[in-house]
Amino acid sequence: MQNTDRNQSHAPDASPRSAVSTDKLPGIRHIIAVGSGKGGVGKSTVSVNLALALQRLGSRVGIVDADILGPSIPGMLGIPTCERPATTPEGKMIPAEQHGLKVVSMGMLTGDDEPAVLRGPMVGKYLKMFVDGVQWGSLDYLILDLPPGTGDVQLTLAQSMPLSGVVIVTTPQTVSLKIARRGLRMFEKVQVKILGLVENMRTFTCPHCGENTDIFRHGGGEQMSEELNVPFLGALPLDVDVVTSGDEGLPIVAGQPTSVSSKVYASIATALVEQLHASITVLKPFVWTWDSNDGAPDWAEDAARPAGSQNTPIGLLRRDPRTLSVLWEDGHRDDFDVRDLRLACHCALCVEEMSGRKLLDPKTIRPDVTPQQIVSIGNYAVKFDWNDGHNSGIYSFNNLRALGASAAAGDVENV
Ligand SMILES: Nc1ncnc2c1ncn2[C@@H]1O[C@H](COP(=O)(O)OP(=O)(O)OP(=O)(O)O)[C@@H](O)[C@H]1O
Repeated sequence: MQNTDRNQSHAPDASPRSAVSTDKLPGIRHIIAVGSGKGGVGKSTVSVNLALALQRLGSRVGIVDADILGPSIPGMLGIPTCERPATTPEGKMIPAEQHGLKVVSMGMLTGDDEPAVLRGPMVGKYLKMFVDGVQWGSLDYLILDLPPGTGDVQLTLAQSMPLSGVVIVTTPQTVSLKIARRGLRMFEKVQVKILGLVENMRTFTCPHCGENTDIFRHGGGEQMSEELNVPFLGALPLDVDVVTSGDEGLPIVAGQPTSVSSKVYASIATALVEQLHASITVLKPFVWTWDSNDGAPDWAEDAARPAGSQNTPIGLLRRDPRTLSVLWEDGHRDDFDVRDLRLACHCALCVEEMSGRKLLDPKTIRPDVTPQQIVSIGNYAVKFDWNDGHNSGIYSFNNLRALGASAAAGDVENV
């Protein structure tokens, strides 16, 4: 395994790359999840009004009510839930359109009062269908309103969708902030970028005397952003009109665009767009056949910057039949011998889960082992399908970067 410095040119057998597209899925530029640790903090309200505020900046926006077990978006937007969505001849669902937003929700499939009884893996399947199986057309932003919590559904989504990042909604109470912090860490673990934190229901303005009162506590959101080094996108007031407009199916940004809340939403949308521009979004999902180099991912040298992330790849390349190069956002490049990668497999067949003891005997791995296919997993890992029949190993980008570093330090055995 070699480990080399930045900005070296790539090998002649690299296929020429076209200009890098930033689309996360064909036609969809950014997929943004909106999550919260705790329920009832206003996540769906923020998703809907943020979507409308982005649209008012001139963008095409879609929204998926990924809160599959308790969909509330149709009600907030005034979309009838009794009619099943139409489908295209190819079987793709046609989203509802309301207030200029394209919308898909489980509520449109089950109706308002019928809860969807789904097991964890089914939830993941529906979520994928709501993104891949819908005729979205071309969108600048697809907003996913996640269910509350930091469990299975959120992990499935983070791991299976090429998210541009996540916005976390919290309220100022200590308990809500604590839970939001946990949610935030979960997303960080699976390499989902935290685009920022929104604090909801911070200040109550008395409609009679105009005095502002912080009902809970002041500055918790900013403090948490600073502590965790994530952007603070803004603080929304506790606003009675938000409740009535949500209940009436006309969200405040659509119904009262000059209200204080709508102005805060506009500034949150602007801050979010800035964060998206600043973040690296180059690697699109890929299924890469090693021998033919078909489906090879991007190699975006231009996106490298010294302050960039150490574990965000901006390029993967078949340097030669036995060498996989990975270019990281901080400009560093690792060249991996493919057999070394096979030997470093961490799956349960190769490493004993409890003890960490290696089960794989290097002598059993043939010298000419190569990948047949390399497939991206969400934003955080790649999976290899090897020509010795092994295909259960997932290599997270964190692990790959660490593997490159230990190879450079000479810690990798020569076997
Ligand atoms: N800034 C606000 N001021 C006043 N009420 C608000 C505000 N934001 C949200 N609400 C109200 O709080 C309630 C819960 O909001 P919402 O359904 O958006 O929360 P949620 O976090 O998505 O909930 P769940 O966890 O059930 O999915 C709603 O009645 C909504 O109108």
